[in-house]
Amino acid sequence: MSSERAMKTGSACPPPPGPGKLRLYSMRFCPYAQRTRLFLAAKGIEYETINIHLREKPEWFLEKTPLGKVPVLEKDGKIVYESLVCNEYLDGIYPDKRVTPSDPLEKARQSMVLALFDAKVISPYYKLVLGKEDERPAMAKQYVDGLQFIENALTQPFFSGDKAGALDYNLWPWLERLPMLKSSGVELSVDKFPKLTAWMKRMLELPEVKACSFSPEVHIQYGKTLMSGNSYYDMGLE
Ligand SMILES: N[C@@H](CCC(=O)N[C@@H](CS)C(=O)NCC(=O)O)C(=O)O
Repeated sequence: MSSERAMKTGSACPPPPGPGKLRLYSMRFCPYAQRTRLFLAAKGIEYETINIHLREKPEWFLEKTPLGKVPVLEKDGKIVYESLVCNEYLDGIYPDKRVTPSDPLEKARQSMVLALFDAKVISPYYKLVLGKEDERPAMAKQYVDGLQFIENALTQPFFSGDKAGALDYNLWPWLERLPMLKSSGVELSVDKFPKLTAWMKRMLELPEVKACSFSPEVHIQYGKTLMSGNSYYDMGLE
């Protein structure tokens, strides 16, 4: 599926990107890295990608980031990590087509929705996908309750307003992954959330989302792999 293998322990450190060039350290299926890829696509920024094998991280990668997580950006000898930090940084250094709000109150609102999403949706999502089978129904309930908060926060066509922006891109990856939950044996869908359903349709029409998304089938295959405790690196999904 991938033309380039992810770089792993023992692989030589790639030379730095040339002056002014941007590099993203990523993992193809990482939703956090997808946040950054969505920003990059929406803003039309050119960049190169190096995928990291997250189970066998290269030593040089850990020297770049003490957290050892993707996404990481590298440009002109500078390193930036953490998806939300990366995204703000991108809007700062490439001010064209700004997607993060400059109004302090709107910025605060978006950060609060993201904090809510983190606690109420992302957290049960991982417990559902990676947790024990007998805990899945309880996690699914928490997850659906969390989606209700997000449905309530959607008062405009997009979370960011009339057009898609930072908040939409930062939420999107976990909603795109809803089909994965089918493999958990828990029936979950956004159908009971009409505003979220309409938003997802709108998002799927955006070129930046099309450019950075996987099909439901791929997510289901990936989800099955995760839930069976296997490594996607062994499954050719790398
Ligand atoms: N808070 C981080 C989370 C990033 C994250 O958890 N990335 C995962 C891949 S989806 C990772 O790199 N995991 C490697 C590890 O935890 O060792 C962010 O927003 O960037």
